[in-house]
Amino acid sequence: MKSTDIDVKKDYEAVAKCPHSEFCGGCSSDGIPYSQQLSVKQEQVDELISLKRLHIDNQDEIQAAPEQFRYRNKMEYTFGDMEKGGPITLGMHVKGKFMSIVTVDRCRLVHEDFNIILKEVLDWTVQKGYTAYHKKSHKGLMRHLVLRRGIATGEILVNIVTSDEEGFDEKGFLELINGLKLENKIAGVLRTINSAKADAVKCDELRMLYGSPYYNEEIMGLKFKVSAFSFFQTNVKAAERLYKEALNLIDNLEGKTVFDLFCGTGTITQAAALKAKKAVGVEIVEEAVKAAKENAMINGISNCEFIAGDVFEVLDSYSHKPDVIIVDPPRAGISAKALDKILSYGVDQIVYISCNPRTMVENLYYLQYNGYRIRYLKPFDNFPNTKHTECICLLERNK
Ligand SMILES: C[S@@+](CC[C@H](N)C(=O)[O-])C[C@H]1O[C@@H](n2cnc3c(N)ncnc32)[C@H](O)[C@@H]1O
Repeated sequence: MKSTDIDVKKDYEAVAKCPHSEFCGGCSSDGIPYSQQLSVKQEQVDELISLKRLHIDNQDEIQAAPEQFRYRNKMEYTFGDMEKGGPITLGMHVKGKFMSIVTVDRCRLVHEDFNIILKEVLDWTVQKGYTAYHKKSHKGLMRHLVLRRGIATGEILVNIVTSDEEGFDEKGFLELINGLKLENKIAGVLRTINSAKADAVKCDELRMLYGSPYYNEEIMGLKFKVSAFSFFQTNVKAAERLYKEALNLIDNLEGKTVFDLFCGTGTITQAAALKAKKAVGVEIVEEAVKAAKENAMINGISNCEFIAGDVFEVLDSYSHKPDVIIVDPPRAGISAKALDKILSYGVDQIVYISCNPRTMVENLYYLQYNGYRIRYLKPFDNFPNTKHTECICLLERNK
């Protein structure tokens, strides 16, 4: 579907404001008709391209997301309060306020089951008289509620994160979750004990209260076991479409060695390995590499290799050469020394996947200056109602 295909119902829904929009900063385009959100994102990409004077042979219009709402498969809610000493809340940070948390039990980006679980867990917390962990005093029991959902399987993983203070009723929490009337099924209930001071979900001890430590997911025809802390695409349907289109940009993978740089849990690496002679994924987060290896085994894919480490350092010491390179860097883009390393291979085709058009145009400029032609570019709106835009791009070496 192209931006011009947006249906009227979607536009109408977008104009109705989210009940949390006054405080929650999650949806920066809340209330703006979807067709307009797409136009703005398209214009932003066009402007960045023109500022850098990039020459692009073919450009497609922005791809609308498969779903405008209810697409997020993961939420990390925080316990806190709106005002100092006020009633306990569970949800997201209030726009521009580091210490305040707004309860978001009617969020439209998540499945309704997430809203039900959030609300019930908060009510239960109040009944129990538990306190929220306080970022400054480092006192209090309840820290986060992390919910994850398999879109293909409808499995939910519930992870309650507490401090190491005593008194948490694990049995009561499990009874609460198992007693909920949900559309999806609970795959596992976990308790993470985190005594670290930083305001992030860290794990000192992981306690299995029920079921499995992971949920099952399917993407690109591949199976994935996603555990409590491993990275996974937050909008699976949109990511799947983007990855398929990105892989289709490559002429022919047969008999070729592909490098998938910044590979995360290796979705693209495995999909490429199905067609190529060999696929090599490089990723800095060791747990993601571990998950990628396990998932490749589950899928019976043996012609892929995953290497943990910084892209530049890994490539600098790795003797094999690629025929094709795929990059999907973080928002900061690719460093100059890693780009030089990529250029040194002189491959015919590079596919660039970006979650930040601003750094993408900088990297494309450098690649263009150093002998590559930008053959194709297409933006994707994988995160409707937010400010994020993704892009795919094909570069070919000048002959
Ligand atoms: C946009 S994500 C890519 C997701 C991936 N395509 C997938 O399917 O899971 C970017 C990834 O780059 C990794 N990363 C960031 N800096 C890196 C570096 N210097 N070297 C290697 N990987 C890095 C991040 O940990 C993250 O997993």
